[in-house]
Formats: sequence, C-alpha cells, structure tokens
Amino acid sequence: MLELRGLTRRYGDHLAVDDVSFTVPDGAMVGFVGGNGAGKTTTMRMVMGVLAPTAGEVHWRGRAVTRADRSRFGYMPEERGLYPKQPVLAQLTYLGQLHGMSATHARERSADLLERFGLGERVKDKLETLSLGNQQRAQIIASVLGDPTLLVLDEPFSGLDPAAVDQMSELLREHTAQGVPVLFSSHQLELVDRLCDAIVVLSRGRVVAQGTSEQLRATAPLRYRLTTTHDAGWVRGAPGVTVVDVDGPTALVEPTDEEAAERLLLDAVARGGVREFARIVPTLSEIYREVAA
Ligand SMILES: Nc1ncnc2c1ncn2[C@@H]1O[C@H](COP(=O)(O)OP(=O)(O)OP(=O)(O)O)[C@@H](O)[C@H]1O
Repeated sequence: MLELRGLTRRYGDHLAVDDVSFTVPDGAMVGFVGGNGAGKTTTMRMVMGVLAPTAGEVHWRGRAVTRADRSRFGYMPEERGLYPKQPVLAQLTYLGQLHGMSATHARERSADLLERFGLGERVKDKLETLSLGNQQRAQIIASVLGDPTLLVLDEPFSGLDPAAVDQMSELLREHTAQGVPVLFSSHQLELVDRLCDAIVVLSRGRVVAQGTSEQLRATAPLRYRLTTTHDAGWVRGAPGVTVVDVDGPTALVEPTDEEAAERLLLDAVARGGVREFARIVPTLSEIYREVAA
C-alpha cells in the first residue's frame, strides 16, 4: 500500500500542494483528478522522489519509502521519459535492463508489448517518427517494464484513441490483479469513473473529496425530477422539499429524505397524473464540478 501523509510543497510563496493525504491500497486503481494547476504532477513527483516535499511523508508498505523501494516503482512522468531520437525497441530494452532485467528478457518483453499494442512493425523506428498516440503507447510500456511494485502514471490516457484506452486499461488491470497499486491522473472523468476503485479530487493543492464513485455520489444531495400532467408550480409549497427549478409540468426538487420524496409523489398522484418521478444520480463530472468549484 502507498500512503501519502500530509504531503505539502511550496514554490516560493505559492502553496502548490497543501497537506495531501490519501492511500492507494494493494491491487487498487486510484484516479487522481483536478483542474489544471491543482497540484497532481507535483504530488506524483513527490511520491517518486523527483521533488522533495516541503512537509509530509510518503509511506510504502507501512514505513517511510526508501530509494530502493522507489527503484521498483513504475513511473510515467508528465514530461515523458523516452528519447525522441532513439529507436523504440532499443530504448525500451535498455530501460528494462536499468530495471534489472536481462537484455534478452527486456527485449522479449518489450517486443511482446509493442506487438500487443500494434507497434510490432515500428520497433526499429525512432520514437519521434511515431504518432503522438503511438508514442504514448510506448511510454506506458516503458513504465511497466521490470515488474513494478507500484505504478504512478501522469495522464497516461491523454491522446489515446478508444481502442488504445481499452488496451492500456487492460494492461493496468493485469497489474492491479497481481496486487500492484496504481495511481494515475486524468482529466477524462468518464474514464476515471469506469476504471477506478477510488478517486481523489484535488483542488488548489488540497484534497476536496475522495472515495469510491458510489461514496462520492452519496455526498450529492437527494434530487428528483417530477413530471406531472399539469402545472407543477404547487411543489413550491410541498413540505420537506427544496425546489431547485420548476418548468411547466416538470420540477427538479431536493427532498430532505426518501419519506419526503414519497409524500411528494403521493401528493402529485392525488393532484392528477404523474408522467415521471426519477432519482437524479449525478455523474462524476457533475460531482467534480461541485466539489472543485
Ligand atoms: N517548478 C515550478 N516552479 C514554480 N511553480 C510551479 C512549478 N511546478 C509547478 N508549479 C505550480 O504548482 C501548481 C501545481 O502544478 P502541477 O503541475 O502540480 O498541477 P497539475 O494538477 O498537474 O496540473 P495539470 O493538470 O495542468 O498538469 C501550479 O500552480 C503550478 O504553476
């Protein structure tokens, strides 16, 4: 398990990361979301030891992380790590060796992954001659070489087409299935919602929400849409209900609890017909906008 304890980073007067604490349990995929400049990259750099924290600690498997621990972490940095002018397979092989693999094993594993991700024909090409999405595939492959004990990936899915997103998600799942914790940042909230066991939302350097997407949804107010056969203006006087909006026969309401919702429905039926009475479950994007506002 990876644990961030009160991680803080200042750049001069600017507090870029402010007392950030969360865990990435073994085998869990945790999505790290937040607007531009929220502090995700800075936090990940501190986890990897690329940047020293102003305060706070990173713990790995229950104790302060060491340089040896970090040498087994797989990292995809924001600035990416591969050399544009080097052939793809040669540099992946070299990287694998840096992670302790034999030259043969590193070359075989890299070639297998390149083949699997549709780059089998491009292994001898310089990285810079590949499309951006294909370069990104190679960068992700680089981060998983050498059986990493933890994966920290800075926007690994940006620029990938839907097929590559599926392939890369599958690759990450293979790692979580073996107990490897995975932390990745992304602006693609639907993807984060679909892939992650838990989500950490950062805003202006602070964690403003964290939990499973169900837990985050549960923090949203209970909201219903009522569509009647007549004008719904009467809901404004209904007990235990806050009216968000009324538009002709349709009302958006926030009952204090399920009982108040039921009373409202019975009232609506008694007053005429009900076309729809539906619980509005917010999307992760809506929750995100709310908490990050
Ligand atoms: N080397 C630096 N010197 C000064 N300020 C920095 C430096 N690196 C980052 N910052 C500032 O720290 C804050 C957090 O930046 P960071 O790159 O961690 O955010 P982010 O969440 O990764 O953003 P994005 O989604 O745009 O990549 C920003 O205000 C940024 O301008």
